[in-house]
Amino acid sequence: MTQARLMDGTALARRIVEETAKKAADLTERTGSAPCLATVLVGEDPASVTYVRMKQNRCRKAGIESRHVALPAATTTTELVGTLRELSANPTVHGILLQHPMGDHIDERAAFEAIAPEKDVDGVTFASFATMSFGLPGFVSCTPGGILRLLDEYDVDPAGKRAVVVGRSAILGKPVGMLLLARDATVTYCHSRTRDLPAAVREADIVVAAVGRPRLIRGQDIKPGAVVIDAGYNPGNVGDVDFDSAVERASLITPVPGGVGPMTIATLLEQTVAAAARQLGV
Ligand SMILES: Nc1nc2c(c(=O)[nH]1)N[C@@H](CN(C=O)c1ccc(C(=O)N[C@@H](CCC(=O)O)C(=O)O)cc1)CN2
Repeated sequence: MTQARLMDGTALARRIVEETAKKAADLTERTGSAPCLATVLVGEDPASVTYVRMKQNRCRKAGIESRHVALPAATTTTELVGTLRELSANPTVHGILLQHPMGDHIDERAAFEAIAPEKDVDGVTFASFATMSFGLPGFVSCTPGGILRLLDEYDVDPAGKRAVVVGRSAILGKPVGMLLLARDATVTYCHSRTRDLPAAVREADIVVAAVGRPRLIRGQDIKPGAVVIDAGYNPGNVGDVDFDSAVERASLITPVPGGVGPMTIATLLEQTVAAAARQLGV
């Protein structure tokens, strides 16, 4: 049995960021304003601090200004909503990123909905979910959008394929399933109440693992020749797929690190520049 080909998210993300940097420079020259992303972080969860820092660094390299708002862990929903509304009303901010998770005491939906749809470059509002679900132009959730770009890059057409999405989170599982459905895949969502997960996975031509459980999906349950997308972020850079066994069965597989992760940030930057261009009238 031959081993799966790796889907190189690092290389594709680098190309997207290079293109985005050119667009950002052009926009800055034409308008005198650089695209600006506001990042908002509630609390100091170490992983979230790292991800936000990665986003800021990549923004800087791409010529995108980033403005950071660090809020204490005890911030209330009302306070957070107030901050997001202020950023939404600020004409010098073109995109808003509210880092997830933000603490159990926060009404996450209320917070996401406080982001103006035209600044929702992370694709987390109901408005973005609706356009995404109908396959219409608009902002996509960054990881799901990045996954679809990877599939396109490797000539995987979801149409007619059986796609199994493991996980149903608002920023990952649900939207990636809707994007695949909009591209004519037959989509099954699996989650904590799914009775026989291995049986569902065995049916899949495309598996998207997005549940946050280290090595949950095992090679023995992968249909030979399937495309395996590992969107799991677990401590120690471990994915949701048992890579060593899955690589023996799949035709294409994303590594962790170097697969879906870099695509998340590339999509965020690309959408920030697109949002700025629209707001600056270019
Ligand atoms: N508001 C959001 N919150 C979260 C999102 C999101 O898209 N929007 N996604 C995840 C985490 N995340 C970004 O926030 C993220 C995770 C991992 C990576 C990444 O590039 N990982 C690298 C490895 C990094 C390392 O070496 O430490 C990789 O996979 O190659 C980017 C973004 C949760 N929250």
